[in-house]
Amino acid sequence: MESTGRFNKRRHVVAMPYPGRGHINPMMNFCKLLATKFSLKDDIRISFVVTEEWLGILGSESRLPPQIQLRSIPNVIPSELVRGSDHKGFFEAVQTKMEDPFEQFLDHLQQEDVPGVVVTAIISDTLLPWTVSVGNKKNIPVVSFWTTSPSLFSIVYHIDLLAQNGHYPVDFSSGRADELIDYIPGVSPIRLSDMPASLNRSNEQAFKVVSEAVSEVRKARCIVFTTYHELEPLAIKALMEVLPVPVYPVGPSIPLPMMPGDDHARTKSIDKMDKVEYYLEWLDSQPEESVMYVSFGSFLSTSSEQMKEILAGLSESCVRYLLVSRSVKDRNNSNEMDSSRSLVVPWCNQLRVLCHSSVGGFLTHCGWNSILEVIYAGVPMLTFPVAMDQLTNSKLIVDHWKIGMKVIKEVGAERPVKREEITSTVKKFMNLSGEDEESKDMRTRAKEFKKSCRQALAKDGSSTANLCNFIKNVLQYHYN
Ligand SMILES: O=c1ccn([C@@H]2O[C@H](COP(=O)(O)OP(=O)(O)O[C@H]3O[C@H](CO)[C@@H](O)[C@H](O)[C@H]3O)[C@@H](O)[C@H]2O)c(=O)[nH]1
Repeated sequence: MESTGRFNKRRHVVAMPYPGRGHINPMMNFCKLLATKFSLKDDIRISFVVTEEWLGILGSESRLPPQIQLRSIPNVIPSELVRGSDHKGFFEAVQTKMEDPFEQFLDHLQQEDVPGVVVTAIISDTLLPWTVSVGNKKNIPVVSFWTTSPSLFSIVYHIDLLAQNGHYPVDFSSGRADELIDYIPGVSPIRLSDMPASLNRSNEQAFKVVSEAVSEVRKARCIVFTTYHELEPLAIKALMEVLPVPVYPVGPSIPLPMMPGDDHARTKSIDKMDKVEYYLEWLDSQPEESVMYVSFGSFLSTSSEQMKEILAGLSESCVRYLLVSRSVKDRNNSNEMDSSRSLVVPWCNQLRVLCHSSVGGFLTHCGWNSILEVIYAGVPMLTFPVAMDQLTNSKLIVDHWKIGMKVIKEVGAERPVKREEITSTVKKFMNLSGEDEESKDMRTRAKEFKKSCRQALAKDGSSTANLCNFIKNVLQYHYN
């Protein structure tokens, strides 16, 4: 069926994210962006597949364009509520239990579709390698979607090089922390201690499974990165050379403004669109760039002992801060906190917070989405990596891009990091003396990164061009 003359068939894309906030968010943002490139009469349909549990969560929070429909498969994996407590078990269940329901869902979908509509592509998280076999079996092209950095992809993809050089599996506590790994294509020399935590012998099995998933990309139609080209040009170039499939960096895949002129700043036009959240009102009452935003992502947390030290360190530093803590149910529970100087919230609209002019720093666990969001906002980071890719991300932020500082300075540093250490680092990072040149430089650079990030998204930017090529080459659609 033709709808505009530019189509030979109507498009139906099935999006299958890994079941976790850090994966669902960027894929949803990408789908929303895709939808904006098609008019309604062009008739693209995007079925966004999540578990029933996630359907409940997303259903109540999303304003979706009409082209995107939330669809579900049964809850065959452990609940999101316990994911953080058994990450390994959760990951294993995702690898083994979701394939069958997904395949049944596809079969059902194809019967349900009106004649002339076919599933044009499956966009699937790279960590769900079984989608590639299902897609290949059904002759549906699979787009692999990678939600962390291209550098990390290159590290995992080159597991053979790591093994040949005696760096996989390896024991991080074996006194080899300072060994330099300087042979991964596109990745600047990096100390063993800055490599992803899963390389450690104790996580050997998990790293192997991830590396098998990554090698399946060779059988996909292409790979989409949530980043933008200028952020890691060497890693992206290296991957373009080694991968047998096209590479499309289309990011940052963040909740971009959908309205012209919406710059995520706190403006009257936005206030009309969204109800004003109390934490934004609180931010309104704080001085420019004075507040430190503190969040450890969507499901991880530090130990309660460490959190106690962080809170004491922040309080001692006298910095203003906005902390996300899932154990806080409402603002009244922020008990003895000095409410004029700090606020604790259970959840917030993170991008809106980061773009608020009162925010001057982000104490972060270095999840990749948080990094892209804060780069877009032009705010520097104080890094506190907890697990997985976060160590490597922290290295990029501090040593490579120089838009952040570390809380944990040395490998094997005493844990928990003590309050005195946190206080002195926070004071320096936020430049509370007003005279810290390193902090000033870092702030200037963060603003330069903001510029290049937004340029990538501009009409003539690299991400826009890559998205256009993706739509043309993979979805076979030519738009102006
Ligand atoms: O109060 C909050 C807290 C978080 N977020 C959002 O939640 C997402 C969190 O994503 P991310 O920063 O990537 O953290 P995780 O949820 O921990 O992400 C997992 O997935 C990422 C992408 O693969 C990895 O980089 C991380 O290490 C891994 O923990 C971001 O979009 C945030 O904007 C909010 O909107 N409000």
